[in-house]
Amino acid sequence: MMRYISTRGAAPSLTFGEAMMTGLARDGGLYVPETIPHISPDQIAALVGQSYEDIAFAVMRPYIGDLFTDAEFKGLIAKAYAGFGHMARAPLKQLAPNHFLLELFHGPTLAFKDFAMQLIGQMMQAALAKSGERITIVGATSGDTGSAAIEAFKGLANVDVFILFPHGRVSEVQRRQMTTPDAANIHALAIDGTFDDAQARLKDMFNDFAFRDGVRLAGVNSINWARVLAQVVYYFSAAVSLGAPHRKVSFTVPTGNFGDIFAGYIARQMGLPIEKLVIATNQNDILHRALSTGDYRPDGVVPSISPSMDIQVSSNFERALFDAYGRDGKAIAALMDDLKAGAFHISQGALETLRATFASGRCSESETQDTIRQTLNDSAELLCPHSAVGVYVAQDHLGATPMITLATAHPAKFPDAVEQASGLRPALPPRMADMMTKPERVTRVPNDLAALQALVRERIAR
Ligand SMILES: Cc1ncc(COP(=O)(O)O)c(C=O)c1O
Ligand SMILES: N[C@@H](CCOP(=O)(O)O)C(=O)O
Repeated sequence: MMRYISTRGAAPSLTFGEAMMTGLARDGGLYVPETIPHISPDQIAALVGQSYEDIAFAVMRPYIGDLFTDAEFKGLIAKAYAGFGHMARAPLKQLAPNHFLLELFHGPTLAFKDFAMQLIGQMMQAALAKSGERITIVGATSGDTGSAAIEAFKGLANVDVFILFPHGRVSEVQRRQMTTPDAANIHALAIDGTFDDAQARLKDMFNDFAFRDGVRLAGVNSINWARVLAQVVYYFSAAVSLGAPHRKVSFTVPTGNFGDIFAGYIARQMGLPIEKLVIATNQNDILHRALSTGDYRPDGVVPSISPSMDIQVSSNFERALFDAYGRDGKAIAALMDDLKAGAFHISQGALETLRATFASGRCSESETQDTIRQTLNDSAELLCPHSAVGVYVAQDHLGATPMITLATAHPAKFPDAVEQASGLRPALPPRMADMMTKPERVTRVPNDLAALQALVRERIAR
């Protein structure tokens, strides 16, 4: 049965169910599968014409061990995607002769996060129903993970959800998605700091074992392997609809915390014929700089019009480094120690390994705006700023292989930026219209571990 090991090599290996409920490994690392299951070309060919749900079952089944029976798992997948506003779940649109857009924003909160979060919500509820446990979820968000988590877990009796978002650095729609739900188990916390601060405090909470065990802490960020796994599926659904396994495809992925593109890497490792995975960054371009120079050096987050990607400490890059360093946990632990002191340098061998799979590019603020305008003119497609970063960077990597750019959020989540670029103000779906006038519930919190822990303890004791 599949086991999960830590990228830092010093935590116990776990089953899928344990890894899903555990979050961060106890050595500070991230869980990854001990081996990556292979899907043969014949098995990929058999996915052609299947529903998104059937592809999801085929792709994820080898990873989940005996946590659920096949019938249970199929049922959870069906429930997870039933609320999506598009029959195809992740439809493909053609932008240019060899350039396609994978629309990942038809879920309940209008961003790609729903693909994983809706499924994790179902899986965690089913696992908790079996174990009878109660958990505390703490999440860090630059805007989209938080709303997706709140949507997936609101109102549940055995789960408290605390979401840390950077005060003043998310769009109004994103903020209201997190602050207007009135379920008592939801706690929106606006932290004085950046997303990187929020994610660092979250990892601090996991690394404080007394706190972690005391509140039964669980994570729904891409720290959690189950998040990454659910995102592998749409790489398969998109590639088979463009001719895989007989034709290769490439993907460009707007990137911040490296979770989404790492899911593409897993699809490639499983055998999906992916030529290149292109990392598209906004002006917070640490991943583009790291791949270009080998130097991974956070230099402070600069707010942008694609705020969900305003990240400089990209959590899942650790998972890619783990493979690039031949799965040497000690080497990764040493790099992460260097990072605490300011920066790390990627060895030449590891850099070459990464460059064999990944390419990268950067998109400035004005290039993002121009791309929104230009894509509307050329293809009648209104992009969100994150998707525009992807489309801009993809244009430098177009060739004979079909390119699929991930459209990660609906433009209506960022109406001001989109209107400024295009002159069009995208409307929220009618089901969300009242959100902009509902009262907000939010607590302003300092960037301070002890204060955050005290708040969590006090709220769950109520
Ligand atoms: C809309 C949007 N696009 C892109 C990203 C970047 O994805 P990742 O952090 O998985 O690299 C995010 C945040 O995760 C996002 O919310
Ligand atoms: N962009 C994300 C940042 C958190 O990423 P995650 O994939 O680790 O949850 C967000 O919208 O919150």
